[in-house]
Amino acid sequence: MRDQPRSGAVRQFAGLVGAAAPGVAAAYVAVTVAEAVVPVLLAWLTKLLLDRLAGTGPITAYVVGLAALGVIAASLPRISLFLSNEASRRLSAVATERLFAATGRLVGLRRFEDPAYLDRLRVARRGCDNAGQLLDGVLGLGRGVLLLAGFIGSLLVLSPAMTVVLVCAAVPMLVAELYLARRRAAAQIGVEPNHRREYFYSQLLTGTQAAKEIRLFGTGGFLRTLMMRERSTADTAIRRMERREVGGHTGLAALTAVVAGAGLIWAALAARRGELSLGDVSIFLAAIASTQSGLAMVVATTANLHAQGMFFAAYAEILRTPPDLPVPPVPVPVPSLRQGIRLRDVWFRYDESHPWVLRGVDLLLPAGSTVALVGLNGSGKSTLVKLLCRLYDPSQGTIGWDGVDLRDADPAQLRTRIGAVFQDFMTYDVSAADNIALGDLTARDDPGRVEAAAAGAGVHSVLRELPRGYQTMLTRAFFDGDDEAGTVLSGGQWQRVAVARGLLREGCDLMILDEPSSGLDPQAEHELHRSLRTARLGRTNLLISHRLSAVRDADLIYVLRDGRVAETGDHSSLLALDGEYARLFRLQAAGYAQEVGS
Ligand SMILES: Nc1ncnc2c1ncn2[C@@H]1O[C@H](COP(=O)(O)OP(=O)(O)OP(=O)(O)O)[C@@H](O)[C@H]1O
Repeated sequence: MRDQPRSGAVRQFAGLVGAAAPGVAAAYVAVTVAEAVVPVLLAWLTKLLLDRLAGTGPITAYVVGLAALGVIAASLPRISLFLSNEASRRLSAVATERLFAATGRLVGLRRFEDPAYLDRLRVARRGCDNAGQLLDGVLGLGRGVLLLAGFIGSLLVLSPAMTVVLVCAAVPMLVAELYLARRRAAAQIGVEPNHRREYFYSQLLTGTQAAKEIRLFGTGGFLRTLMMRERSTADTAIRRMERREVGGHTGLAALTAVVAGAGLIWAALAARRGELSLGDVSIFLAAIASTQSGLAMVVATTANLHAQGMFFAAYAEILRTPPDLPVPPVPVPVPSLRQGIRLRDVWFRYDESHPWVLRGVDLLLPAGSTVALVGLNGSGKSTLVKLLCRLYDPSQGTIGWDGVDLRDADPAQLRTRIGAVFQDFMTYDVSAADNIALGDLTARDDPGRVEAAAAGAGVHSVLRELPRGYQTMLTRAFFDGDDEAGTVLSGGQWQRVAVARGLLREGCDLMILDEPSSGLDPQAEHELHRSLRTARLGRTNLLISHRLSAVRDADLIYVLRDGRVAETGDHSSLLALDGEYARLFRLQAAGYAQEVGS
């Protein structure tokens, strides 16, 4: 079972190299082989030259050969570094693109609310950034093995016993380094949740959104302490791991020095006894130094490979993550809405550990009508909207769109039929025009449509008067020294921009308006609802609002209480029923009447 993800990651990596940098990787392999072979050739040529110098015969070929190899040896590291950097850039770019494409394929919201998935995603991003290091590791290992084979072969000719000692000394090194590398990678992955929380606090402390409250309530110091606590927890874990590494590495260095010293003494004594020539001693010294550095390289790259492999495995795992919502291989097309949307006995909770939010909701949104959903805070209105957009599937029960169960539909196709203004709408740091066009990208080349949507949301004159009109950036984040580069809108103006974004989908079958006017002044609210009433004609609308005066014109009003439909009817029948709706409506109306009467 454990081998399956590993082989999946290996296949994934091979595929990535093949797709992102086949030519560069091939050149990198060639240079790596040369880097392994050239030192062995240099050592043998040096030995042959020294032996010739001690005897007789021409030496020109050796000298020229040595000089040529010297030039090659000197230039290889630079070429290798360039190829490594280039491969790293290309691998990282393609891996990052694939990672974001994979997260984009998650059509629902569930995974993005799962902290374990978010931590895995952070590790996977590291896997993307370090994909080049993984290639360096694989090639470094290959180079080390080749170099070792060359020098161990040379050593074997001179001293089989010494060769055995050297190789045996490497085994504990390899085991210890692998153990340390596994601990290092596990420690780095283990502190990811701390880094995620530290990042969250740092964003709070430096972002504009929380700046007012932090200053007014004086919570900056408190949040800074929480941030630093996360940092300190992560640092402590990493320090503990590094301390263990220091001890391990010191022991390994001592073992290496002892083996090298013993080899040196043996070679000197053997030369004195005339058993080794000067050339033999030179290649022996080169072999012992290179074997040790080769072994160290193999050990270090294996260890590093192990750590990088763990990061890359997280990346491969994210790419293999199954869809969060099952999409049938042949989805049923979602038709243009003719009859209506029916919820039958819909139950929903966000997680097994959470309480039920919807407990058997039955309701109908007849095609072409305006349906309102009202209820106290937390009664499940926005949750119901998320189910209608198939951002989640109901835990039980069905949602039928003209009889098509949304579970059988492709969420992407379903969503082309829906326009929405969400309660927690987005404010994008882009131009005013793009802020609206993001509702339907085909409108980016059609300023007329963007302006018509803005007019419908009552924000056209505001945007037209901005320093650069619709091209003004709705942010100061990209300030480039030009005073007119960006601007900041008020809360209500932002809400109107969000409404315009929703209205851009004029051809949609279902328009969802979740508290579209909560931040608007009374006149703007009045105008918005008048304009929405005109736009609504012929379309199915779902309106959620706590201001009951805004929903009184709806054809049908559902009152949600404790996750169930408590009352249904139009405004007058609900008033006549004298239940929850009538109570809330009178409460709001009384507030206004008091003010008017006083
Ligand atoms: N992503 C989530 N994960 C877990 N629980 C959630 C999530 N979103 C909402 N809830 C819970 O579901 C319940 C219903 O929330 P929902 O936002 O649907 O209510 P609402 O009727 O729209 O409320 P409001 O009038 O305040 O906007 C609440 O108890 C809330 O805590």
